[in-house]
Amino acid sequence: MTDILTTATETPANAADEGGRIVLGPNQYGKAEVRVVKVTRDTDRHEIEDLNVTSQLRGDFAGAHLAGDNSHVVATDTQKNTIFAFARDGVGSPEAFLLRLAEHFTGSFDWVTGGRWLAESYAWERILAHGQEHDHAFVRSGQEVRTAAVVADGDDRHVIAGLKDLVVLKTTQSGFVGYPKDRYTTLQETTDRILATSVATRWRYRPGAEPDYNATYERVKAILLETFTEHYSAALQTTLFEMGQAVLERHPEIAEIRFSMPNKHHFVVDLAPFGLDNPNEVFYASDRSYGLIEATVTREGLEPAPGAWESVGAFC
Ligand SMILES: O=c1[nH]c(=O)c2[nH]c(=O)[nH]c2[nH]1
Repeated sequence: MTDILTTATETPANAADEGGRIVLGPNQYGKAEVRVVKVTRDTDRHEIEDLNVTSQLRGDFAGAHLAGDNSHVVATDTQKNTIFAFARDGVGSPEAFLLRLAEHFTGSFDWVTGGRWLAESYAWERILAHGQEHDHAFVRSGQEVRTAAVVADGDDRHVIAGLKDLVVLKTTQSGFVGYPKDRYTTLQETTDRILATSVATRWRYRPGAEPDYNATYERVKAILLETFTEHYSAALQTTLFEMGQAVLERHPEIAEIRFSMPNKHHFVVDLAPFGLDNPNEVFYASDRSYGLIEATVTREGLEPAPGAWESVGAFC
């Protein structure tokens, strides 16, 4: 297996310097955030796919960094154009679209040994006009932003799907007790609080898995939401693990799943100064500071894939 990023390359000019030689380290480059909207209009009932795509190539780009030689540099402008050209054939799923881009760039240029392709996708739903779903007018929907990442490294392909900004809240069936108390602890124990978070998650498909990416996405999202509603939550940590466990139990094609979940605190407001009680009915929704709970839910003995995760950050 090759390194995920291009390995260090010496600059001949610096090779004889005393002390540590200055060399080119890992690198990648490409076009970020290409906003591409594809409308399928074979019939009067149009379909829309709305993506934000990033393409970055890895391979032998030492010439450009060290000698001003651009002969290996597939222009970022060309990468952007390729994204639009490929969209002409439809997107299908963000994961499949990114895999097509990965095959194209690694297959077309000998020195491109891999890369990283990312997508966010934004959902639209038909406007309900006069009780009918409109054929070509849409309203932005989606409680969340769908994410996808493909990493190519030689012949290896890593596919990571995910979502972010999925804000959920339950008004009871959550508490937090039993934590250590020291001289700085002021938090009161509670067995009845609001639990709210904004779920960011990414799940990695097993190498070689060829799932229906769109259908699996919808199922995973449904499992995450359902599991959030179930059980008394002893901590956001517990709920996070249960959500991941439920996904892995029902989806063998998913190797592991990671989460980043802020604890969106809701504090009970003291209404006593106004002569009022407050039996968990009026809250102050604090936007910061917030607890930040992050974890991987994985399978015992699973072969780790650090190169896949490095490309999307430690958690989400
Ligand atoms: O679910 C929680 N987990 C914590 O780690 C924590 N810490 C805290 O102050 N409140 C909470 N709630």
